Amino acid sequence: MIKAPNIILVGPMGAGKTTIGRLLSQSLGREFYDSDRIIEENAGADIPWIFEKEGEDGFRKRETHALECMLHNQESVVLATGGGIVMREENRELLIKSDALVVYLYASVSQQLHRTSKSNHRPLLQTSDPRATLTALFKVRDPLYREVATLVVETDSRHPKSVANKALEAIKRHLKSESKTQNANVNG
Ligand SMILES: Nc1ncnc2c1ncn2[C@@H]1O[C@H](COP(=O)(O)OP(=O)(O)O)[C@@H](O)[C@H]1O
Ligand SMILES: O=C(O)C1=C[C@@H](OP(=O)(O)O)[C@@H](O)[C@H](O)C1
Ligand SMILES: [Mg+2]
Repeated sequence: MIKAPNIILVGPMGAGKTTIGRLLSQSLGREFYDSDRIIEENAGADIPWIFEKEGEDGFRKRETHALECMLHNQESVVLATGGGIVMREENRELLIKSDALVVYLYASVSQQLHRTSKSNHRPLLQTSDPRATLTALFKVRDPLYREVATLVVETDSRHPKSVANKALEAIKRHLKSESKTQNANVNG
């Protein structure tokens, strides 16, 4: 039997990858994973601790390992990634070469700022000017999210459930059009 593709969410901090990923997994009846949680479980420590002790580079190595493990998983899952997963070329290649359906959850910098302001668990945002940090990161990362993405879903001014429904519709449409193309190729 052909395995249904993994669904992998990418996008900036505060795009809603963790929130939407969980909702999508419930709708699809699949297991939900979050690369940040996998990293924390494997390390036995939280992300701020890993950044402090191992630096961002140490965290990125752990992130690549978590991504590789998930891509080798036998079951089809929904995976939320961390906002910096696209920074390593190695990760981008893994995402592009995998048969996963990669969804870029787009959020404006203002929304990213609003949604991340409630938590202090993101080491990169513990700066005097988080808006400037998010703006600089977005400039570098937005083209990289687009490079790896199969689909882009806008999340501004939308309730999480509405974003999840919109993503689900886009995923179903994409899978349907792919299966039509495959049938056309098989039939002639
Ligand atoms: N579409 C949305 N509208 C409003 N708030 C949202 C939306 N998506 C996520 N949030 C909220 O924003 C915060 C960050 O969401 P999270 O899922 O952790 O984002 P990410 O994993 O992309 O960093 C959470 O408090 C979450 O409840
Ligand atoms: O953008 C980033 O580099 C990061 C995003 C975080 O995940 P979320 O995008 O889920 O907040 C987490 O992986 C870490 O703090 C670094
Ligand atoms: Mg998250």
